[in-house]
Amino acid sequence: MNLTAENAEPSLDKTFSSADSGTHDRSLIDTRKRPLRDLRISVTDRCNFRCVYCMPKTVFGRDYPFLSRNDLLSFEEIERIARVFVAQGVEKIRLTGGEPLLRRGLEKLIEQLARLPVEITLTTNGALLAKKAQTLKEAGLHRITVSLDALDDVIFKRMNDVDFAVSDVLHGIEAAAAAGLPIKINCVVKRGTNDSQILPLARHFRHSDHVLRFIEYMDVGNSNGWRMAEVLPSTEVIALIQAEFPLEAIDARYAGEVAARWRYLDGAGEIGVISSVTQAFCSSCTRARLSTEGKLYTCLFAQQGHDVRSLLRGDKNDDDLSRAIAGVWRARSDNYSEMRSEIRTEKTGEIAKIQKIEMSYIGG
Ligand SMILES: Nc1nc2c(ncn2[C@@H]2O[C@H](COP(=O)(O)OP(=O)(O)OP(=O)(O)O)[C@@H](O)[C@H]2O)c(=O)[nH]1
Ligand SMILES: C[S@@+](CC[C@H](N)C(=O)[O-])C[C@H]1O[C@@H](n2cnc3c(N)ncnc32)[C@H](O)[C@@H]1O
Ligand code: SF4
Ligand code: SF4
Repeated sequence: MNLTAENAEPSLDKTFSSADSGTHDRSLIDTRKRPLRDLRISVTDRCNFRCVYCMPKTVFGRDYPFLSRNDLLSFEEIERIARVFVAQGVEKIRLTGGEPLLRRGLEKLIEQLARLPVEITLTTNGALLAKKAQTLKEAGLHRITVSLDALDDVIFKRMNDVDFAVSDVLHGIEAAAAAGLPIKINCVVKRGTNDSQILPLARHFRHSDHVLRFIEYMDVGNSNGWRMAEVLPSTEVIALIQAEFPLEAIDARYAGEVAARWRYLDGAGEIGVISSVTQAFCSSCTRARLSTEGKLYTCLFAQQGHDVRSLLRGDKNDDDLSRAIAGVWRARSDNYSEMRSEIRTEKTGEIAKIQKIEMSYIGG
């Protein structure tokens, strides 16, 4: 990753003047030969949790500089840009945030997006899911991912710093299952904070049909005070579970899947590990990200986004939007996770101070 180039203000307008033929090109390839397949849309930067690895209270207190309503992309704008992305090859759209269930009328957006020939999925902290699961399913949501970092309320509080209880999230998961939504459970593992929960979570979700995935704690944003010492490598997670429940590795479901899949040998289901720190998967990264205020990011760790909102609110037509997206994707060379070890300072092991977008703006 060229940090200097990333620091420069990107101009989407420039891409209109490039000799770009691909208006509806379904095989957009970046400079590392990676296709565009996956669009993640952050629908709000607000959240009812204050997870210590994402949006810690201790850094800014409760006064995060949230966007105003007019800054957010409207549902019509999101639907329009999503349609353009789908024409460019996107096969999966994930709604995220912030906490997406806080966006008022979200089911209307899902209804609009579900008309597109793509899979629609959503990542949520689950606290409001018990109330909303059935409506989300009826609106056309295909599946759901629920974050859950602990089964023990004290540890849950330590990770998520919120007054909800584990039972609220578990009820949300039950409601999603009752509504017929396929479910994945995401657990961020922070060494020394919730690693004691790996086995209880594994035991709890065996035989449930829900795929539990453990995620290495990442250095996203600038506020979580990330240290390598708090990353528990996925190899250790697998070894821990393997000692109680024998596992075998299984093939990825699709090219570029971020989770490595394992199945219980006794037939109790599967789990996954997402090793973004210790085994970077940038070489197969097919994901574009649209932030809450309509900036297009080609990497979770990007320092700058490309302003799509001003194009949507200006006089550009869909072909112009297509060309702009194509230009950004073709120029893409991101590989932050592969470069992470090079930008960690030798002395402290910490990440050099570069300005990165917060996870709650860009979504996970
Ligand atoms: N570094 C990095 N981490 C990622 C990327 N995509 C996902 N992750 C991490 O993996 C976590 C889980 O990803 P999900 O949002 O569940 O997406 P997914 O695994 O692609 O979803 P599926 O469609 O269910 O396979 C995210 O919250 C991030 O922590 C990526 O492109 N780069
Ligand atoms: C930013 S959240 C947004 C959606 C929703 N609020 C939730 O928590 O599921 C999306 C995902 O990012 C993950 N995430 C946030 N910060 C992370 C970090 N520092 N390292 C790894 N994953 C992280 C969360 O665990 C969650 O699964
Ligand atoms: S991980 Fe999700 S729930 Fe936790 S603070 Fe970030 S956006 Fe909110
Ligand atoms: S670090 Fe950036 S390029 Fe690498 S996998 Fe994550 S989002 Fe993709």
